[in-house]
Amino acid sequence: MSNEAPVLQAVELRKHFKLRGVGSRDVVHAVDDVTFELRRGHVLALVGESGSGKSTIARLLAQLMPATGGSLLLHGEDATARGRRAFRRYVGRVQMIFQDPFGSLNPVHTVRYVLTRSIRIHRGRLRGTELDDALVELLERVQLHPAERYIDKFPHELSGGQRQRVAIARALAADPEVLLADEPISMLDVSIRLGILNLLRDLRDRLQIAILYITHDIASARYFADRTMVMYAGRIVESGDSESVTQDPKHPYTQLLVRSAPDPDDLEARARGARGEAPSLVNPPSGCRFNPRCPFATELCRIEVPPLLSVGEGREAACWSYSDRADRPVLEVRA
Ligand SMILES: Nc1ncnc2c1ncn2[C@@H]1O[C@H](COP(=O)(O)OP(=O)(O)OP(=O)(O)O)[C@@H](O)[C@H]1O
Repeated sequence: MSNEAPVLQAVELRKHFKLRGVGSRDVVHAVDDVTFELRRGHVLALVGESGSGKSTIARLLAQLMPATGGSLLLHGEDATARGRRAFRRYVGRVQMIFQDPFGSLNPVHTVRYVLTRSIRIHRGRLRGTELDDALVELLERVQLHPAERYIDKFPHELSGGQRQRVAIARALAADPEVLLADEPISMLDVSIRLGILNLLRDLRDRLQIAILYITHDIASARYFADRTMVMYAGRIVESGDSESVTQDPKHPYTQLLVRSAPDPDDLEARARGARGEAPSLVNPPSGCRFNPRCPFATELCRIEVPPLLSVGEGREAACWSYSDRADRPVLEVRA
């Protein structure tokens, strides 16, 4: 792992949504006590099934909504933006890429308009050749060249992959230190997904951007991310270097995720997964939230929340089996 200081840190982040309705006191525990850090030139994958809280984490990190608890640190300092100017400064450093390149680009604006607007917001009023050079540079950086072929196109004249590249270029116009990529390839054709991941990897290497890569697909995390963090029902259950987490998973939930990735080419089947029901986050199970689905769960797992325990160098898993408690569960080794 790199010794570089973290760029962005989430510390005990929490988000509870109050459910509306007359007299409703129900609260969705979408994110609970989530701590991690993003480093320069590194990709961190956040993996979990639908509804586990991944997008909520991205939106909290982008400060698109306030957290219920915990803090965000940018270069070690509290980053909570109070007021519009502070938010704009923050957005200049932490940019987000969304899942849907169709929805995230306004259909009435050309590529030139979209990128010029972002350049002007984040870099000031460039004009003439200076602006033209910046536009060409951005398009080339996302491998849309020659730039003239794309610059005056509308979104509907571009393919999904090209649109996602424009969305990435728009984010790069801010010269960000952090990219939050929320399922950036899941709506794209399987044949072009790798191209987008390779582009993001190139940005990591050449621009040293810190990337949070959110995905339900643990195999793509292995391919693309330096470190992988697995989320279940609003909590982090395992983290470590991607190779170890995917090849030698320690938490029973990660083991299930890895096992239920049958065909490496069939991303859709994996997205659907045959993994049983995720629990309600309105009344999450007590103790370990995975206990109702865990074949090894004991009384301890049903009562007490397991902390993240060390399970090897730079690795952690939130499973009582790795504790020294006498009443801990024992994980069977499967062939
Ligand atoms: N604005 C909201 N109000 C109430 N509940 C919400 C809101 N946003 C998200 N949730 C709930 O929080 C939980 C986590 O949702 P989130 O979208 O973060 O999960 P996810 O892992 O990103 O799933 P997906 O991959 O389907 O987007 C879900 O139970 C969801 O229904």
